[in-house]
Amino acid sequence: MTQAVSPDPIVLVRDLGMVFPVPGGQTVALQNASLSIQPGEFISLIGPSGCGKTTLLRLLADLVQPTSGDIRVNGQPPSAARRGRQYGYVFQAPALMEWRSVLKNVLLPLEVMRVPGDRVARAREMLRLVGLEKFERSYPWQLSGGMQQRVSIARALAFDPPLLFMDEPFGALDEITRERLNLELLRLWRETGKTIIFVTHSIPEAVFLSTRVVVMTARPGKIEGIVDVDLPHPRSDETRESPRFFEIATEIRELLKKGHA
Ligand SMILES: Nc1ncnc2c1ncn2[C@@H]1O[C@H](COP(=O)(O)OP(=O)(O)OP(=O)(O)O)[C@@H](O)[C@H]1O
Repeated sequence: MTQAVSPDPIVLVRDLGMVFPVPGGQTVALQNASLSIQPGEFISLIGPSGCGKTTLLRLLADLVQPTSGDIRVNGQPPSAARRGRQYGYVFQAPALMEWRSVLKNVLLPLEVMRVPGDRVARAREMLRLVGLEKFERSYPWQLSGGMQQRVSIARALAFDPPLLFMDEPFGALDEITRERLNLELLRLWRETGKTIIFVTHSIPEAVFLSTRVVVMTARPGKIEGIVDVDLPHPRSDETRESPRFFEIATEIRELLKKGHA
């Protein structure tokens, strides 16, 4: 009998620690965090404000350097993964260039890096992935908040990286828009096979989107537990009504409460 061999993790975090010096002392933003993520997973990071979710994402993205521990992103140190454009990063606010059209916003990173080939075709393909192909000539101020965030997702995908880091991308949107974008993001994830690491404060959002949910606790920031989400795909509005959805949400809530205690 052949044994299933799991592929190499696309993200590996071992005993990660992050201490920030602050006036009169220090903040332990992360302590002993270990995590292994397989290619194609959708991982959500959830936890109270200040538990180190953004810090963990920034460490993976090489935007800050850890105090201790080890990180591998697609088999490389984060600095090499950043240089090799192994990930796209979507911030809380879309941060688009107001004077550039939607297409030109998505084109910008490709132009800056002088990516060879048909850059316009590539940018258009990314806009198609986020359902905005008809809006390429619009300007950011002509779009709703949800559409602007979709443009920023298309921009993050411009290099076609295997990984997408998303820091509360839908946090500022109303509930209905957020649920619609959740559905679209899942479609994109299934269509592209990307690995997504997604920060959120919302338990329903984490359950709906993820293959696994990493529950974090504050002061010092730690991983309290990891919850498997075994809900079938494709997920739909009915998924949110299923008994299993509520069971998983309860499991996450209990872990969050335990971390607060
Ligand atoms: N550059 C920095 N200098 C000093 N302290 C920092 C810095 N960045 C983060 N911190 C501290 O580290 C801790 C974790 O911050 P982080 O932003 O990662 O939390 P978070 O879980 O993403 O919070 P939120 O949900 O509010 O966005 C906080 O106490 C924060 O004040």
